[in-house]
Amino acid sequence: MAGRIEDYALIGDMQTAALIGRDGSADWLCLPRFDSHAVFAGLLGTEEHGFWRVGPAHPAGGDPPPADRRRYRGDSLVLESEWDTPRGTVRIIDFMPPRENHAPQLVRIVEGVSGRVRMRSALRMRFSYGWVVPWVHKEGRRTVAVAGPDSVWLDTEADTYGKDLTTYSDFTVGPGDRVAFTISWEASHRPAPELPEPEEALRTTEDFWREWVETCTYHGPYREAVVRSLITLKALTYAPTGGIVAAPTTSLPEEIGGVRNWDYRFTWLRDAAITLSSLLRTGYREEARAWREWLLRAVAGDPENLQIMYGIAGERELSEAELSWLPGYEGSKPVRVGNGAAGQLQLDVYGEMVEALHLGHMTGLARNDYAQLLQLKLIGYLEDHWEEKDEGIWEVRGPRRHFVHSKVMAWVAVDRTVKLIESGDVDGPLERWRNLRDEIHRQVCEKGYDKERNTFTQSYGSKELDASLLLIPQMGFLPPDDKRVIGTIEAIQRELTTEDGFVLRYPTSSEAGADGTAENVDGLAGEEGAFLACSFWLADDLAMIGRVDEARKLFEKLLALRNDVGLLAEEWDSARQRQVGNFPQAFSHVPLIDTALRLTASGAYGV
Ligand SMILES: OC[C@H]1O[C@H](O[C@H]2O[C@H](CO)[C@@H](O)[C@H](O)[C@H]2O)[C@H](O)[C@@H](O)[C@@H]1O
Repeated sequence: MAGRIEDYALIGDMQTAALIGRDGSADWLCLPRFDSHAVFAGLLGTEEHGFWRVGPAHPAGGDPPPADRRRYRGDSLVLESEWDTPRGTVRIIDFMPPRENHAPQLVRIVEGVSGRVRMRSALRMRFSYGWVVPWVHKEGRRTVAVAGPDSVWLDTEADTYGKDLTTYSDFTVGPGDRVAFTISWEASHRPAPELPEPEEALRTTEDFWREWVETCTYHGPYREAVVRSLITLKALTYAPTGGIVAAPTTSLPEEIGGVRNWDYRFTWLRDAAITLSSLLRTGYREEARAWREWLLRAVAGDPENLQIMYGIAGERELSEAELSWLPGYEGSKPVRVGNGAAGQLQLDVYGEMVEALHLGHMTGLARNDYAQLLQLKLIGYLEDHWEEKDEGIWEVRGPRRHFVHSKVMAWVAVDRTVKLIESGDVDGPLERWRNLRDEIHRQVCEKGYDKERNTFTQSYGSKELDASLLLIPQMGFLPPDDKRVIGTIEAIQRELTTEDGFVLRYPTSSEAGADGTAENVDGLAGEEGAFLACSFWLADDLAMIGRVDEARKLFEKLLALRNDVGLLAEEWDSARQRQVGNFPQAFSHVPLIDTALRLTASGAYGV
């Protein structure tokens, strides 16, 4: 039943988010937090797993057709979908008001534009990701669904009726008519949530986003794409704690029908750190400060116990489980909740965290002694562990390796800390860490570089390439004009790009191990799409080595992959010409912003 991934638009209240299809169906919503159980899980199954569709009533009783037009209202997260029907035009305004002291709400206002259009709302709530059919009853005009810890309340002035375990409303709108529907969540043991005020909520929601966007300091040629990406990143931020989810979904597949289905509703140190850097570069200091506070709380304790990811409030227990009753998006099984990568060793996260703290320092974010103490402790940990094998940036589920990118990022962590000590802001073992920095650099250049092919490699001694190597010049490990950097960029262009010019993370086909047996580096079956972040990194590198026209063309091709409301998933399936992976994905929108800033600075646009 679910549409293509790019058929969805995001609305959210910075504590959770919903995906609304072009057909007016809300097919994904977790309440009350991003990582709570879904009330609508139709995205990963069928209508039986929960949805809420509002749209023109089909004369023959079928589902509404896709909307003819969709857009966000200005620079906001308020979605407008419009249908032209034989009887007239109708608009639906969908949004989630940022929470203050009220319950989480999803508001849908139906507005007649012209003619008289017959409409239908069909609401099927299924708690626990489509597993539990709640008990639904009326309390006055309110409809309430209750099961276990959850209650969801439907409020509307339209008449409702129940049929086939679904709550319906059939009504007609003419020009200027507005009929509002609101669902609110409340813990089932608590009193009913207050009656919503949808029109007032619409005003405050639009005001909130307009004011938030005013802070943006980027006014270049890609402003529309940058602002939409920033709004998306803000929507993925869990306001009470400052934690940032990698995406609001679980198990949207990296390969349609495949097993590469992961839960992204957590805060990865890596993803959050790069998000923070983009926010800082575009003027959003408050979010950066809040994330730094989140980080200090989450990682508090012995650096030996640091995890690469946490729950949005800093939770450590993220055990991975499979939801057997869900058939998966277009049959992509298993559907997973929790994420086993939480227990991995990924040495690159030290570099990404320190880089984000360093940028905060450089851009004048108020000094925080604990942040500096944390930075010193992280380097103390790296001193003892940087020579270990790890699972790396891609969180492979195959054997640990000496991933070159991990070592480069270890170098970044030490380099930025040496600079911090040199600035006189903190004390630390300067000479020892300068030597450590040199030692890491020497080892990477010796063991991670293939002289014959003039390219860095995925791991020490391997012949494989890896798109994370594109970060070498961006991190300042080597200058862009170094022949080894140029060789690596060209090798990746030759060997890791799809026919339509986008970049794969690494080859997913098997390579022969030392013992002659075939071994897939990520330990997983199947293949995956081009990784959008890596494709943006290639555009960055091309700009850095002076091939700015090529960089701009690639960037603009990437912009063209965004859906009609400017959103990107994690990957692009070139064969099917479809977005794949969790959606929308911070790790795609962050490099979009970064590349836009780089191209703008280099004057490479509009050539
Ligand atoms: O490819 C296998 C791994 O895929 C996921 O990780 C990816 O998403 C993360 C969040 O955006 C990102 O930080 C990481 O670089 C990506 O590889 C998944 O979360 C892992 O469990 C899985 O092993």
